[in-house]
Amino acid sequence: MLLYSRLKAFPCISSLKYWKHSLPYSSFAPISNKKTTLLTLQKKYQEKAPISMITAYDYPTGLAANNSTVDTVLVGDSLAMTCLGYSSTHQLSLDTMIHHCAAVSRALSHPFLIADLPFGSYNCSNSQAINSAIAIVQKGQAECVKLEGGSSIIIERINNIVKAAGIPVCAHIGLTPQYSSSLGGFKVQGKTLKQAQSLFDQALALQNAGVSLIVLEAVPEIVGKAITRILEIPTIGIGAGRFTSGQVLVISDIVDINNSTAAPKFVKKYASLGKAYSDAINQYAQDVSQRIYPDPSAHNYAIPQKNEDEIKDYLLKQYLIQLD
Ligand SMILES: Nc1nc(=O)c2c([nH]1)NC[C@@H]1CN(c3ccc(C(=O)N[C@@H](CCC(=O)O)C(=O)O)cc3)CN21
Ligand SMILES: CC(C)C(=O)C(=O)O
Ligand SMILES: [Mg+2]
Repeated sequence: MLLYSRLKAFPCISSLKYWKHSLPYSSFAPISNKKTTLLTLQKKYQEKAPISMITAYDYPTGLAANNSTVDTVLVGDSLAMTCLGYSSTHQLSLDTMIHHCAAVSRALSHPFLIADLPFGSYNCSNSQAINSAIAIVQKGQAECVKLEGGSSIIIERINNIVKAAGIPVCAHIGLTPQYSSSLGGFKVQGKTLKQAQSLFDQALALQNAGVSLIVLEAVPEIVGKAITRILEIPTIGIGAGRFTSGQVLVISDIVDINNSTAAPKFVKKYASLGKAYSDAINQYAQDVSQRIYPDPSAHNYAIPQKNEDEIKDYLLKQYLIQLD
């Protein structure tokens, strides 16, 4: 606060960032100076205020999220599909996740940062899970890691991460894309009593294992509502109805950056960036082909007439080239 008021008193340096680090290539000012922590999220949950979460995969998207009031940012392994063009989340490596997470983290000052542990980075052993979680926190600057599943083996992995490394964990049940082969695709989960019961059991076991949050993906509203009632930790829904403690969506879907033809049913589209993006590239390409860009009055480096004359003289003498 003191630093901020001092900067305001000196307009010449007021363009300096007054928060934890300066942001190259950005004039976005942070919308909030208050860092969102796990405690902030728990407080929101207790006050029954909805928690908002959005995915981000790169620095520009991190900046946009940081310039919003969103509570938490998830570097989801959906980045494999939405950002890297793979056909599933299975192809994403831990190193690639860390690379993207670190880029997002450099843009954030206030949202709470969660990262997915990719497929294969926690399945083999407890020590692999701990090592992967530590690497994402250490090199990717994540504050919390998310693991898919609620089986006894996954519970054991989560227990290890929470207890051995003290890293907060977000669970993820329902439609878990990393298990899509055994689920038979990206299918809605928990439609029968038996399936719903299994989700209730998993949710409770995950809470007992010490997870801080739980993502519920693609389940009927009644199941999202029930799990939220049963648990004493926040639930974050994606296609889980209105009654979860918060909501998460994939950034690429809400801004439609990929001009998607088939988005999941739960997606709400807030912008058409894919179209805006290709329109901009098209206009530029046309400007180039019609010699409209560059415009000499705006895009050129001017030099004194004397220097220009000297260069012209030299060209004429040395190369017999006459410019205009
Ligand atoms: N762009 C994108 N958005 C996502 O939300 C997302 C990804 N990618 N990739 C990883 C997972 C996969 N997700 C998906 C993908 C498809 C459906 C889907 O089409 N569901 C059908 C119902 C299918 C059924 O149960 O028969 C739907 O109509 O919503 C749902 C979630 C969510 N995640
Ligand atoms: C959709 C969210 C929950 C996710 O896991 C992802 O984006 O990878
Ligand atoms: Mg994911």
